[in-house]
Amino acid sequence: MSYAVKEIFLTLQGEGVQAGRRAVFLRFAGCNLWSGLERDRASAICQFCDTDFVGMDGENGARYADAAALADKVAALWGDGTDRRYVVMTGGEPMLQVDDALVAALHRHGFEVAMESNGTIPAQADIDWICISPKAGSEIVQRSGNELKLVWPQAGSDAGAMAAWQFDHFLIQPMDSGSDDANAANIQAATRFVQDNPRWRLSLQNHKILGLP
Ligand SMILES: C[S@@+](CC[C@H](N)C(=O)[O-])C[C@H]1O[C@@H](n2cnc3c(N)ncnc32)[C@H](O)[C@@H]1O
Ligand SMILES: Nc1nc2[nH]cc(C(=O)O)c2c(=O)[nH]1
Ligand code: SF4
Ligand SMILES: [Mg+2]
Repeated sequence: MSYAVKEIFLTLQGEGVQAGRRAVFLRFAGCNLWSGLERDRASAICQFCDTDFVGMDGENGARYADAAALADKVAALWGDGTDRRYVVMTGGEPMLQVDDALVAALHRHGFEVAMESNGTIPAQADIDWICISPKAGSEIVQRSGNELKLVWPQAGSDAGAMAAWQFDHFLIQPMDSGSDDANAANIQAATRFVQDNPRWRLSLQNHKILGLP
């Protein structure tokens, strides 16, 4: 199978329990909860997305012919070292494209394979770190994994029900709404939520503070 890839870059994981870890980010093109076009945002299921995942025009973006070609590119961006190789598959929605062949090819290069998914498509069992970020108004079928990362506040989200799902870590991440005032209110709401609900801990988008991609 071929893969439509928006961009691939080396950075630090900015979010969640693995924040601060050196990682190659593999961003797939396309999502099932938003077209990615601004004119469709208000009518999309997911309306707060902070990411451009349209097309294949980003850094190292392309249509990769097969799993080996894509894994070779990820490995080249990591560089020579073999210690603690880590790749984060994201998007867009990676589960529209991720398959066994790709995960196996990344494993052959020695990578621990992580994924950020909206949870509407069952995840590959052989992925090493599964982060699910539910979106209100979508049906979450992937209710197990390593971390559940809920963007907050999100009207229509039942965090109490989610806390019964099978995840090792439950995270609340303040919504980036673009303006300083809105973001301050979102941070306050998220902080308050975590103070009131000890099952959950706070996830900040460190890469935005650090000026990393
Ligand atoms: C761009 S999404 C791509 C992966 C997948 N489609 C998903 O939604 O999980 C990566 C992560 O960024 C989070 N995210 C997207 N927009 C955000 C925003 N405006 N503020 C905070 N987190 C956001 C998502 O919830 C998800 O955890
Ligand atoms: N540095 C960095 N960390 C991230 N963690 C999740 C991200 C994503 O867009 O999936 C992301 C991202 O875009 N950049
Ligand atoms: S599901 Fe993920 S990639 Fe799709 S629009 Fe929402 S945050 Fe963006
Ligand atoms: Mg991002």
